[in-house]
Amino acid sequence: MRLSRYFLPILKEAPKEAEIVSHRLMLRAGMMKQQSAGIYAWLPLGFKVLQKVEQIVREEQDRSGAIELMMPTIQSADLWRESGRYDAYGKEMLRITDRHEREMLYGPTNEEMITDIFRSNVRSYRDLPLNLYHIQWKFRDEIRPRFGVMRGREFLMKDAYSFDVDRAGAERAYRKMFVAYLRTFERLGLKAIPMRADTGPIGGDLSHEFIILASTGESAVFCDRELLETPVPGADVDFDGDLAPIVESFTSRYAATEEMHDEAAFAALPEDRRVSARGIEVGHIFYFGTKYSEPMGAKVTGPDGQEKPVHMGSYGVGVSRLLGALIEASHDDAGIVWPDSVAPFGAGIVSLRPGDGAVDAACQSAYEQLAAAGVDPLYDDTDARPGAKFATVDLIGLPWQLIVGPKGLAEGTVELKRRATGEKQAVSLESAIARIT
Ligand SMILES: Nc1ncnc2c1ncn2[C@@H]1O[C@H](COS(=O)(=O)NC(=O)[C@@H](N)CS)[C@@H](O)[C@H]1O
Repeated sequence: MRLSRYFLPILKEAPKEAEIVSHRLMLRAGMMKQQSAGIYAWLPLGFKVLQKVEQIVREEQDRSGAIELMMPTIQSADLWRESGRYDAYGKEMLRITDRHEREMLYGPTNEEMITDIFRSNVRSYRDLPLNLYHIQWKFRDEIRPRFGVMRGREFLMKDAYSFDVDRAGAERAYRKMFVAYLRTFERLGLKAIPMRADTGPIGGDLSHEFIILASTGESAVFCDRELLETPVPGADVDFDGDLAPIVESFTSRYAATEEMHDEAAFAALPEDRRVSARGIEVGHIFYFGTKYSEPMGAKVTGPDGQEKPVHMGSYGVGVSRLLGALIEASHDDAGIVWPDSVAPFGAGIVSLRPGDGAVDAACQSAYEQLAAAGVDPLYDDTDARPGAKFATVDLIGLPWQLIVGPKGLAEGTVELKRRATGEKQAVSLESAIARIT
């Protein structure tokens, strides 16, 4: 993409209401624009990253055997009356009446709706196990939306729902999601720690939050440092095998959110293994048995011919929150430092003198070669001053910068900079291309 033809409304200063670095940088980097409290327009650069994060989440859900669908954002209140959550959910629920005075709502989550889809189509245990998921916008009328996408009112969530004939089956589904989450966050370049968690309005008696450590995190968390070094399963992990040992390797060590913290157990750890920090919850998984299937009549005929309500779990990832979490975990004074896996463009080509024949030719050649190699470069062909160009490409956090100027070219070199380390090298254009691709 040529910057002269893109839409990248960089801000010199972050609006004063942005209190944490990720909120400031997402606004300054022209990634999003607030339209009302907790509700954002995703501008081109932010939307590109959102789609890349979403795609990694999708790939790891699919690898685990979950099946993607798409449920609507607007739901009927009747469904929520069946589960008893319509009144219990409280003011966070955005309630709407349509032109026929029907009571509707903007879905904060989809347990009732997925249970309705299941009960309308599945009757036999032979159709189980089943895990259905979607990646869909949610609305929660948070009393105090803050920190940008970290606590929005309209936000993107991946929510998966599992159906099994009994608790043992549901626990297998839970372990599959547990492993899928470990892989997802690792691919995003994040160290997410699974912590026993409270179940809250979703319900059930088994739940883990996946927390990444960040000084601006909203939750206080405590864990055994060894968890930070526990290996995450590779892409060849057998989701049909026994995942209990993998889950055990994470759950056998101490890790708890503030609500579940056991000071004595924590103190029993050797001093150098005690980590207490702030954390950002990027995912949350729940087993809640027949909480929804019982009242809503979602049941299957078992091998013994008896009809029984299915055992369910739900598994959420905060897809839009992850952009904030990624920036909190990976930034410096100059701006964002995207992991290669989600960077909006693979490289920035910076022309120090547009209009100079040699510089234009070298930039065009680099642009074509990188594009052909699938790097998806952003070429700053504008007539902004070099200093402003360096500031912009640092701010938006592209992993590689290829800087082309007349002096370097006269010596047969361009400057290649690795954003994460700041490392710079004067190399030939060809070797710069080879290094990036
Ligand atoms: N207000 C919000 N803004 C941004 N992300 C949010 C918000 N509320 C929750 N999330 C993200 O969504 C994830 C799942 O939300 S949840 O309430 O924990 N779980 C559920 O809704 C279950 N139905 C999982 S399918 C959270 O871990 C968090 O990362």
